[in-house]
Amino acid sequence: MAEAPSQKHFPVSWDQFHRDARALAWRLAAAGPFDSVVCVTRGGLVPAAIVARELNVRMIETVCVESYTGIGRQGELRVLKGISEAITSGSNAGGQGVLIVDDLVDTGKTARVVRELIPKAHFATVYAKPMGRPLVDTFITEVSQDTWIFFPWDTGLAFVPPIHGGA
Ligand SMILES: O=P(O)(O)OC[C@H]1O[C@H](OP(=O)(O)OP(=O)(O)O)[C@H](O)[C@@H]1O
Ligand code: HPA
Ligand SMILES: [Mg+2]
Repeated sequence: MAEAPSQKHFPVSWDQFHRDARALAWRLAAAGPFDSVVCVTRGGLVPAAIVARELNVRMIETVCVESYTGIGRQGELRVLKGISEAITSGSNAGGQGVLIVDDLVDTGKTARVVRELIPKAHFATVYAKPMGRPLVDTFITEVSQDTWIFFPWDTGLAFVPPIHGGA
């Protein structure tokens, strides 16, 4: 995907994100139990911390993926670090009993690649867009495909011009 036509903005505050990640944990509590959490860096690190705390999961792994280079600009997807065999060995073979957490699914490209690494794992995101939704087992809020979600770690307080256009 070269340049995505993201016309709508969906800003999320820390407070809102915490509430939504906790709502995800409530939903996942019914889908578990999970032996470990694999977070998709970097965006998955924040919800993974919240979910792991709520579900009392202490075994945390990362899968490091690079994909987007700016708002709506998706480049070549690269897996910089895979998943340790310690997470998928024995009764967890194939990802059984493993929970993958990411902040959102958009086109589904990242989720597809991570799922291939551990196909039996449960994939959870806080937000989902229609194209990626079929790849996620559990999510909380769906936004339209032409919406760009602005996360609190990517934003700060700034002046907003009034609707009437003047100063
Ligand atoms: O469904 P997709 O179209 O693949 O997009 C979703 C992925 O894109 C974002 O990560 P990004 O590549 O921006 O890296 P980051 O998590 O380090 O910000 C987001 O955190 C998801 O991992
Ligand atoms: O809507 C989004 N917001 C932030 N990062 C993203 N990466 C893919 N889609 C998005
Ligand atoms: Mg990401």
